[in-house]
Amino acid sequence: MCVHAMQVIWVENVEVKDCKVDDDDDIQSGTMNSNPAFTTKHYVNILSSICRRTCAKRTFCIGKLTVEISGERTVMAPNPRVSAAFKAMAELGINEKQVKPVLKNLLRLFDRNWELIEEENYRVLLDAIFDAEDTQGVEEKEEKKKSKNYDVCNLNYVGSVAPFLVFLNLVAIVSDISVAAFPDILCPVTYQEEDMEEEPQLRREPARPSKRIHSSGDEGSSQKKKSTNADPEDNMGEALTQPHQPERPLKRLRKTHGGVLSPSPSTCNPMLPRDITRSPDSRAELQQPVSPHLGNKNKGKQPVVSNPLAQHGKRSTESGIIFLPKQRVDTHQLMKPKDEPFTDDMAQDEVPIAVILPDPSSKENPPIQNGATREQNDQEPVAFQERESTRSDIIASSNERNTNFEFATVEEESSNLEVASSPLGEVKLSFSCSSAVGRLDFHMPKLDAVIKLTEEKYLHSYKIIDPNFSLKNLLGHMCESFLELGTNSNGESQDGSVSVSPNLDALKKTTASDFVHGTKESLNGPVSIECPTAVTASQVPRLPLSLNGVGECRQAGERADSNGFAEVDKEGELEDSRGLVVVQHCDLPSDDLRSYHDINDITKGEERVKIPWVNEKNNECPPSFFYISQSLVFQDAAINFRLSGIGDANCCPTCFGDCLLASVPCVCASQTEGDFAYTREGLLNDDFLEECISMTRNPQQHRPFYCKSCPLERVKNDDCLEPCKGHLRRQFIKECWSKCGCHRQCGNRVVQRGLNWKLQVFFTSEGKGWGLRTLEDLPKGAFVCEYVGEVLTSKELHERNIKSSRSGKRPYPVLLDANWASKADLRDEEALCLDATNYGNVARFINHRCLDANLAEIPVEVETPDHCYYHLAFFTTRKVNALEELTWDYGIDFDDHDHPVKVFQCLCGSKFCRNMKRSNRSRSASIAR
Ligand SMILES: C[S@@+](CC[C@H](N)C(=O)[O-])C[C@H]1O[C@@H](n2cnc3c(N)ncnc32)[C@H](O)[C@@H]1O
Repeated sequence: MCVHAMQVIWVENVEVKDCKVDDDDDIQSGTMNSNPAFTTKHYVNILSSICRRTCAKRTFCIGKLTVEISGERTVMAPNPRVSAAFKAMAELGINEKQVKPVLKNLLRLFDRNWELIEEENYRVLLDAIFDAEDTQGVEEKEEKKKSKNYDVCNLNYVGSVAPFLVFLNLVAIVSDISVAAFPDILCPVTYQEEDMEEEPQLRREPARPSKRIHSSGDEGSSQKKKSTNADPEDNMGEALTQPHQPERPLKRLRKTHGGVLSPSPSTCNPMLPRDITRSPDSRAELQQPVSPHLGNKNKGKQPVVSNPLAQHGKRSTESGIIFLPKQRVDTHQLMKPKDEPFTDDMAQDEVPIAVILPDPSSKENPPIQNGATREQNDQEPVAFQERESTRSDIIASSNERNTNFEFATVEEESSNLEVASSPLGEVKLSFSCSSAVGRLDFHMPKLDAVIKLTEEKYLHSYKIIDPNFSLKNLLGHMCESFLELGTNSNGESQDGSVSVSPNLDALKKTTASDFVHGTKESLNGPVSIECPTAVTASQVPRLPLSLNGVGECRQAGERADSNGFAEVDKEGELEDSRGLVVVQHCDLPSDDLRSYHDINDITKGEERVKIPWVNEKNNECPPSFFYISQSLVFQDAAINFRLSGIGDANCCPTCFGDCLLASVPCVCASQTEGDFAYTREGLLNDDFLEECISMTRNPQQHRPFYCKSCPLERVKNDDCLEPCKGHLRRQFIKECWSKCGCHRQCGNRVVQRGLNWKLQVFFTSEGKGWGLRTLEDLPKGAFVCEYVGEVLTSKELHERNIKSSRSGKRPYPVLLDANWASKADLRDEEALCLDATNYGNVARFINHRCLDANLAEIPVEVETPDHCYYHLAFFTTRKVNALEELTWDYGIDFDDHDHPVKVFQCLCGSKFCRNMKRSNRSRSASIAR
């Protein structure tokens, strides 16, 4: 056996005089071999620091390592016993100030019997200190609880620089930065999983340090040290041979510039205020899992400790790392000490770490930490990444260079940065970190402090040396860029670009009243975040156009929280929404919540696609109505959806798969003269379409049908029946259906499969109220939607009309009269219409356009062959560009004031506008008179 004499090192007053290492048991390849940074020197340092307590010469044998250490006190206090007590406590992180009164008390209590106090390494003294702190801590906490609102969330910092507003919504920001709270712990210390497993037990049974250093096992040749000697000094040697040492005192060692280990005076991180560098709860430190919250969470997960050295680019594998004996050390699993206590002070300073703006470099330079943390890092986009569909959660991934380890401390927590904007140029940044939830020790920091600390991080850690650097400006720039990108985009969400959430929780949480004056009083008072170049509302007209997006009104927002909007977001189902528009205030006509509209999806999930609504013009919300995707019978309509009514002539029972692929068209095509109305691309056959268009545009050419006794006139119950005003005979499409043999995806089933295009309800600028537009280019002959509403009889419609003329609410009826010509004696309950006033689908928003509308309505038979009831489906008459309003010709005779569709002043803008001509006519008539 070859024994090396170790270099003599000084640890404060302790001289390590001799240290012998068994060459055969090279530590690097022995039980501690997994950490290449571990050297004998470290080991000696550990032992030395422990030895200091006893001030005696010691020989330690651990495995085959033999270390001789002798400690001498060179500086003695006047009363060596007092000094020794202070020193012993200092080793445990307890300062003189804390010790003094307690020691005084004890001496008085024990009648100056020092032996009792010194016994078991000052166990009595420690206990007394802990008890004193406990009492004090409880009192303090009670005080703080009284004075603070521990309810997490919804602290909004809202800044305004009119007309450009920036909302910084700090939602329960906090991150688990036990490291930052203990910057004096320079050296990441690794624990085995078993150590973590111990935590619950340790929490339940707070062990005194003197107890915890008791051995529970044997270690190699140290058998002789396993004495039953009650002498604490002897036991110390025994204790040191055990794998589980009281970690805290060890961890408090830090490397000073001179390479000497010394008890940390908490000065290593200039960025952190001194008051957070040490937990006042020394007992907690000793017991490790002081924060049950964190302790539970971290159990077995090996969180990472932030190493301030690493912050400056140094890897923590240099000397200074302290490892506990018998632990496998993995540099890729640098860990923080077991859970550190949280204090209010810490929380205050923790906060900004969670709101650090993302650093794009963090992806390239992944933190060295355990897998769990890395996983989270992967899950969370680094910056401005688009979530699955449209909701963009811009995750503050933490600044990696600075917080390799800090990031790990927020494992399982999410820090989010969300961005929202309105057409008026408002941009809202919302930061959130769920770590705060449920934490009693969390309190909302001052925004100024958050900004200051974040700035410091930028200045120091990111080496931003511009003294004019301002976080507020940075945020302002972010908002500005957001708008710039948003307004310059053509509606396409670009890869890697900022995508916005159409439905931010943050916005929901900020009610309309918050926006009224552009500022919001937060708990910390209003904070103004300047935008370097203010963007005026007029500068952003294109923004909403590029958005699929959505508005927010107070009521809708309030409702949003309870109706699961957020959940929809989380699931990433907002396939279509690319934008967000905030309507600051909406005037809802009704207090019936059921008829309010989800800004992301006016269909409330009734359709295959979501249809958002947006109002870029004013504060109006869409009129209240109930969204239905299928027409419903109001009461008397005689509709027979009887399977028995469908014979073989009305279906294709022998077909299979896709009828459009069959060599011979199936029975269902017979109604369209043996040809299917649809192409294989799912569009309307051009010839068929043109004929339908022609029928609408040139009704006279298609010889309207005039009823002998028109149901519409009949129901008026007048003495004298007015003549029928005429009805168009329309060509029907017959779709395959349930009694057919084909597949649901058969090409002859288009309308019944429902909406498929990205549409948006919007407030028109021409004074037509709400309208419908497409957000994508539509080819000619594309099915857009059908007109859905309550199925009313002609009688019921008449009654409604009478009522509505009294109430002033105009019904939106569409006559289902395409087949009236074929029935000689149509009964009132067979003369049907659809009224979408109270129940309807998105078609109720389609405005009228004279003649050259881009939609044509076509009757479609699906469930019933008698054509009393049918689907009225809208197809594009031409290619329609994205963002074009969708219109159809109501077929109104603007001179017919008796018509069920109430005449309005047409603002369609078409050069063929019939209403305009009429106005001109009346004008010239009046001029002629
Ligand atoms: C079926 S709704 C269309 C949606 C309606 N704009 C809204 O705000 O709910 C029909 C009503 O819209 C208005 N409208 C539709 N087309 C119009 C046009 N070309 N000019 C003026 N108003 C129109 C009329 O008030 C009409 O009664």
